[in-house]
Amino acid sequence: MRVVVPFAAETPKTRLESVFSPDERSRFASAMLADVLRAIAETGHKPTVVSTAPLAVADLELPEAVAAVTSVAVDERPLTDAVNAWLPGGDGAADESGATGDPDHDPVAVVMADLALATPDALEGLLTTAADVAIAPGRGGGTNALVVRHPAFRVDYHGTSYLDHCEIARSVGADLETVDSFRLGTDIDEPADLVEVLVHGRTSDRALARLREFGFALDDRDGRVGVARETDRASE
Ligand SMILES: Nc1nc2c(ncn2[C@@H]2O[C@H](COP(=O)(O)OP(=O)(O)OP(=O)(O)O)[C@@H](O)[C@H]2O)c(=O)[nH]1
Ligand SMILES: C[C@H](OP(=O)(O)O)C(=O)O
Repeated sequence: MRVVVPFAAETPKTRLESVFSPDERSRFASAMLADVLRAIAETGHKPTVVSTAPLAVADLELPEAVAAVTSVAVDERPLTDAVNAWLPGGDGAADESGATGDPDHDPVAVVMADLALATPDALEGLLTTAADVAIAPGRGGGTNALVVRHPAFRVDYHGTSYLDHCEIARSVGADLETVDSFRLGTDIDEPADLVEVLVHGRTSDRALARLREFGFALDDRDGRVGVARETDRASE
């Protein structure tokens, strides 16, 4: 099964701009991407990053075994169009190895690059489903990861895309399974989501290492848990 990882390389994670500089946002987004690619590779699958701009795999500093199975395809189209090209029955897209999206209607998984808590076990729970369409929803109604085995199913991201995808599956006669997973359901969009990385990140995770390097730590001084930077705490 091909595993596609969409990645907005140029202006990643704009909703985190209140807490990160542009350079930090880019480095944090790349760290989450690296963690997701490693988790996918550890399930035995080969990830294809579908990036809005050229991306050198070497720059991601992946473990050698992960880099060896990772490929990149550049597609400047909006997310929905870029992903649909790779789905079973899609119009195809080529990565740098010349592989295309799906001539044989093989199943395709789509895993977002901001699933900082994704682990091989959590991904296995999605990738081993048998339904025509299996979805791991994100909090807030999004679609964090999905597997498509049905040739007529197409994605339509943004807004409450989980509900939209349930309706699209119904309309094409595809049976659907919803995968209940805290780790796949946690996408890192807003500053408050950084709490999840600091609480549940594993010591080997790049995203956790980046946050710590940038000086972020949990902050529960007012009884609620948030994040704060060393510089903020020092100035108070
Ligand atoms: N290929 C591709 N990937 C995208 C695009 N927009 C978002 N992504 C990726 O899709 C996933 C979900 O993205 P979002 O959380 O909706 O948006 P984001 O760009 O990461 O963050 P914001 O700028 O804060 O909305 C992430 O892996 C993004 O890198 C796009 O236009 N093309
Ligand atoms: C791409 C979008 O992601 P969100 O903005 O909900 O994180 C979605 O899941 O439809």
